[in-house]
Amino acid sequence: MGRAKLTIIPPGKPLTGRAMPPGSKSITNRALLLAGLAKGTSRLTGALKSDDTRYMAEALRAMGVTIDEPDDTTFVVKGNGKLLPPSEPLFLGNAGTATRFLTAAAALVDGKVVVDGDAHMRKRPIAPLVDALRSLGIDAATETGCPPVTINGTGRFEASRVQIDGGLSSQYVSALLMMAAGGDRPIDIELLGEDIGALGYIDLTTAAMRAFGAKVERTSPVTWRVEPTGYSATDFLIEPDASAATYLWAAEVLTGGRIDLGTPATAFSQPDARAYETIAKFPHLPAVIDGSQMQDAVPTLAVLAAFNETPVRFVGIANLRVKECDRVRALSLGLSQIAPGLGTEEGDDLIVASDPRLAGTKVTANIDTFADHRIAMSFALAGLKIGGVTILDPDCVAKTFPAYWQVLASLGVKYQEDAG
Ligand SMILES: O=C(O)C1=C[C@@H](OP(=O)(O)O)[C@@H](O)[C@H](O)C1
Ligand SMILES: C=C(OP(=O)(O)O)C(=O)O
Repeated sequence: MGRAKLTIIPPGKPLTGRAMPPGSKSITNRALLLAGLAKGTSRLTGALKSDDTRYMAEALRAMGVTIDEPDDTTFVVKGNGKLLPPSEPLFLGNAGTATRFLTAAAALVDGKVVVDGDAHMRKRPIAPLVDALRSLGIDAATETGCPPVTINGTGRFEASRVQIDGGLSSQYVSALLMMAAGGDRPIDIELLGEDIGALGYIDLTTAAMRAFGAKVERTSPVTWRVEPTGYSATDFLIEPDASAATYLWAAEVLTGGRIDLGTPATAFSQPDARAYETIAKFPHLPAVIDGSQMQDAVPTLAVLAAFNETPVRFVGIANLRVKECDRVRALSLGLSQIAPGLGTEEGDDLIVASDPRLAGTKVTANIDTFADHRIAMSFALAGLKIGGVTILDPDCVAKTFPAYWQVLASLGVKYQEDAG
């Protein structure tokens, strides 16, 4: 059981020091899967160890992959070149990457796989991915359009082209891409619809696939061809998590401090790294911020925007409503706890009223995190400037950044803990 709440005591001074974000969740879960599909031993270093990556590793172990963990940031993965049917449903908590990636990878298993998650995951849509698998002739079914999903795979496909709408989640596209290299023929994967959340995540996927020996080519702006090469075991270095970095970048500008992350913003290949440029403009953030290509950074930017000189409207964030929680709602509710009207919704846009005079005040704000790590981590930033910001269920940060509270503490942040 985690703690009930944590109140942040504003440090009243610039945050200065060295603080490294953990390994990238997105890259760790891609690498774990690809190493698990390969034959041979892969050493993944710089990896994230958190709820999301533990769920992925446990699921792979349940499918016959041997995974050793010699230290806090390394996985040594021994794959057989084939995943075996697990004896029980795969329980993946609220890990979107693990759930989506394994739903598609299950098509490569000879036998039945049930992919399931917690109550939150059971509300996150997966029907577009299940429909795409069915169009390849794979026996896959969901009763609710969300997990659980039952897949009876054979490793063989009946078509060589699949269409997928990535509007709700780019993870569907990544899932199909990674699965396709393990199939029995070249597959063309075509995007349907206009929007895709963060195309950068697709680039992350194809880069990881190539590192594990796959042949994947972008044949048009909306089509990828994947050859049936399978994967080769390899040693793979995982970069730090760019979404986790956004909290440290924001803490730096909010407090006027200097935090050395050990990695320059330009060195990240993940989409959220582009948030750095925006954060660096604080307290003169743009009037409109398009969050579509840096979605997981939006909670960070929205809380930062509360202290901006002028109001900020966030657009392109409709699919934040189907993340760990409805993040547009959670942000407007949390901001309004700090000051009535500070955050409002207009359709799927979030408008942050902004008031630099909030800094130095004291409020009574109990922030409902809805068990969402990013809501907890972003509202902690408000607590650096305002007294009385209390984060409910603070240990939900374990999803992607288990050491978050200790990392802030190492920079001089203090808390008032209360189990009640
Ligand atoms: O592919 C990935 O690693 C991710 C893609 C994004 O999700 P969607 O594609 O569901 O928008 C992002 O929000 C998530 O944290 C990680
Ligand atoms: C949306 C997120 O996670 P996922 O979809 O991987 O559960 C996130 O980490 O912000």
